[in-house]
Amino acid sequence: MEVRARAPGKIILAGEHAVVHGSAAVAASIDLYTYVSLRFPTPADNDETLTLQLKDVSLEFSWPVARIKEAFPNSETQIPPSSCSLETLKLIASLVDEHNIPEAKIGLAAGVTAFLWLFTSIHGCKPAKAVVSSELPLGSGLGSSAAFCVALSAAILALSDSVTMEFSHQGWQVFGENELELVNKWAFEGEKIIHGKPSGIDNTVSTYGNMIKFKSGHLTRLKTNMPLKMLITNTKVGRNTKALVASVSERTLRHPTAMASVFTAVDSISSEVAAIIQSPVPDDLAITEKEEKLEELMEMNQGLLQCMGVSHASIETVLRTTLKYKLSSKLTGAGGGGCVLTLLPTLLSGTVVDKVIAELEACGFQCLLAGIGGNGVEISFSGTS
Ligand SMILES: Nc1ncnc2c1ncn2[C@@H]1O[C@H](COP(=O)(O)OP(=O)(O)OP(=O)(O)O)[C@@H](O)[C@H]1O
Ligand SMILES: C[C@@](O)(CCO)CC(=O)[O-]
Ligand SMILES: [Mg+2]
Repeated sequence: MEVRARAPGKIILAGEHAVVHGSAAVAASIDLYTYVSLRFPTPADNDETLTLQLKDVSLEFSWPVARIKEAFPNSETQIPPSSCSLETLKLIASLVDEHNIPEAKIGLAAGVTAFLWLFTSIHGCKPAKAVVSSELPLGSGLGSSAAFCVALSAAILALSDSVTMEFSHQGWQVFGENELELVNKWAFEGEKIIHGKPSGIDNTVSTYGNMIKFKSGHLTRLKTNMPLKMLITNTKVGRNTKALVASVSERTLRHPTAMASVFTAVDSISSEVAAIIQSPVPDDLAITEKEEKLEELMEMNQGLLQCMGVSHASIETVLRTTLKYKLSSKLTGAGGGGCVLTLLPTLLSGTVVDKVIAELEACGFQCLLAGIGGNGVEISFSGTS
């Protein structure tokens, strides 16, 4: 039997980085997904390897199960989800190192390590093949690492004894609440391996979908009927969330009082954004007023992200370009390059949108319009057991 899982990427409307330090943040899923298919070989396949194929980067990793057992003798299935110890991390890293990942793609090693930890923790040392592909740009602020961990956890759990719910064998299906909680916990453990110190917002919004407020590990699902259209501009400047999160923590150590004020300001901005998004929208005038407030809050949040040191020349170019059209923007995700959000007001003409996209693309950026607030992780079965 083969299971497929798909998990969405996300945008952060307010609160990135500050959320790692206890402030509130608001995030929404987007309709771009990471897909994982997982199958166990049949006896006829005579396959004794654990394989991970990463289609987006054209790489395949394969280990004989005996080699994993040898490198990692104390591996045991972990119930409930638990963190990967430093010692185990080193053992897994030695298995990943055997594959000599090209220097330019070395950021992938953490993702491969996360896969090995999630798979062996849930299934032990067993032959299987996982194939990953994504519609998300990797390492660009749209939560590719979280979607990777959520889709992997969902696929791995779906074929395990930890999930006992009955699934029909047709189309994409959602897990029950208990299963979602388990997927989210495991995905968070994977994110820890990739990010170092994640807040948990990215895996949580990828698991549950829709729009969420997140503070100190606590999730509030937001209900909204406000139409929200965002232009996403990928500056295509590569960066690494782990390093950016660490740089904000270092600045916080150097200037604890000033940074505490920055984080408090972000907390208020996120709470206001959540309140605006959730309040009823009786008419077009009310929508315009709300959009104007959101625009101002996005600009304030961007200013505070600059204070944290995570903006970038490419992000500033996007801000200046959109401002020419009186549009407000902020970086989304970890910053340092990556993606920028621009609010597109409901009454904005299509001609202006086309012009701003043309100008941004002329700078070498890539623009996309994604649907906001759809389903979280889903799974689908094919084949016979
Ligand atoms: N489809 C994929 N295939 C292989 N590895 C992936 C994939 N998606 C994510 N990864 C892993 O996640 C890493 C990128 O994660 P990172 O957190 O730096 O960026 P992001 O999640 O896209 O942005 P942000 O955390 O700001 O939302 C990659 O280097 C790789 O290890
Ligand atoms: C930068 C950050 O706040 C969001 C990355 O999408 C990190 C995190 O919350 O884990
Ligand atoms: Mg990430």
